[in-house]
Amino acid sequence: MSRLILLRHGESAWNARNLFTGRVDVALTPHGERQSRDAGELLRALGLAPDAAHCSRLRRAWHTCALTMDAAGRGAAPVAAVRALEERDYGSLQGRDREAVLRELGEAEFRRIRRSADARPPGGESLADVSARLLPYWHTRIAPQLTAGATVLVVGHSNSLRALAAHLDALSPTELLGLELPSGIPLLHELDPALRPRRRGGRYLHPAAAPAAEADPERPLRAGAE
Ligand SMILES: O=C(O)[C@@H](CO)OP(=O)(O)O
Repeated sequence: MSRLILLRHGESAWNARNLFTGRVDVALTPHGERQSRDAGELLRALGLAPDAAHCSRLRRAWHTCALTMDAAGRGAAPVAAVRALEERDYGSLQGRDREAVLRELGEAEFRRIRRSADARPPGGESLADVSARLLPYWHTRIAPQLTAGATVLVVGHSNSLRALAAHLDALSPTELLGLELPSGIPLLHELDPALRPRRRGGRYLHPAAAPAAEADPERPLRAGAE
């Protein structure tokens, strides 16, 4: 059985200010750094120290990845920082205050722009665009390591990881709309030899979130909205 751990970067400076971020290269907050170390310590404690890691080239992701791998005792393991895992380009929304955009667009359109597969803000990417650049990397670089039995950590962003989770779990459009990935909490997928998840949605590895996820089978797909 292979183990894939998805980890959205820890809290960034713009998460803390509730701004659309996309490809803007902002740093982690001290809280985000702590979340990253905690994630690594948890992985080590659970016997899930990764053999290899892949992360986005944006600093909030590679910094999370480095802190997590160090804390997991795997500071010397191979790490690939790649464009394929970078956050969705949010185009004209980057740098804008979410509350202001919500007021402008109304709830339904705000949700569609953020969470549907095909909405594309001017100058930006849709989630389908993100999948198109991410999945070839998944198939050629990540999947073979998993097939060989490695425990692999993937550190990305709200939307690059939503694209990957949508592929892994074959999410319906409605499930995709509802999928929110929390910052800094590892999400474990145990995969069969064909790399299909043994449990749809995976399982959050967080001392607080895990019991809730166990109690409600739907919860792993939705846990931890920002
Ligand atoms: O601003 C962004 O880049 C992302 C993640 O913070 O936003 P959202 O959650 O709306 O996809």
